Amino acid sequence: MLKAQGILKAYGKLPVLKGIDLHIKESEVVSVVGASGAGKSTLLHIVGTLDTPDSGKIFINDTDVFALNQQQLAAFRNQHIGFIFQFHNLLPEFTALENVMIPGLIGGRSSSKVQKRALELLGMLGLDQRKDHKPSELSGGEQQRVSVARALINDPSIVFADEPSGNLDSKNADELHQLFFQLRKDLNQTFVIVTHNKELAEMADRKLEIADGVILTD
Ligand SMILES: Nc1ncnc2c1ncn2[C@@H]1O[C@H](COP(=O)(O)OP(=O)(O)OP(=O)(O)O)[C@@H](O)[C@H]1O
Repeated sequence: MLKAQGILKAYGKLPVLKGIDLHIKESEVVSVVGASGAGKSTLLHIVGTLDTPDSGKIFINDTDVFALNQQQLAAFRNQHIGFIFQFHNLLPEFTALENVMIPGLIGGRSSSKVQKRALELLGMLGLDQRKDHKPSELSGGEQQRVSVARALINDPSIVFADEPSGNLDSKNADELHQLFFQLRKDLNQTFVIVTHNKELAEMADRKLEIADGVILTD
């Protein structure tokens, strides 16, 4: 599913990633842990193609992603990669349903197909009754579940989550964590999740510990 080879990244003179090699299989749930500043978000952004490494390669489904031009990469990201962030980043003027549909419409699928899938996903995430609400009318847990549905709208190969429960209370965090495993079971979904939450880190199939720019334990 995902292969990273020899990833190096520095910000100015500060080396942040010092040679990361990583393989992730389909339907794995992988947690990424490490001290603040260890480079977890940097790694997630690079394997998620939001940022580029100084050297090294990333293959997602055998596509050498950094060999694509900007336009091809944007299309690839839209089709194959989902993102969930700590702050949901939903668009405030749009309803839950519209927010979930947007990446599908950008990908050029017909609006009726995108809407059908968005409604299915909102149903799976227990949000049937919330589809016409705007983000400000939803609880924090509901907002984050809408962002999960949005990440899944194009049936991505892999979903990257950066501190997805960092902004939730423990009850909502636990529910969100259960949801990741439910989605893996129901959809075979692959997740790579940066987290400071110990329970989630331990529940994952694999826990990667990043320290000093390398994978210390896997
Ligand atoms: N755009 C940037 N420009 C300069 N330095 C950066 C940039 N992004 C991150 N850094 C630095 O790179 C290092 C790694 O940051 P990163 O955000 O990847 O850490 P992290 O492990 O995700 O930390 P946290 O758990 O606090 O989110 C830190 O020293 C950070 O200050």
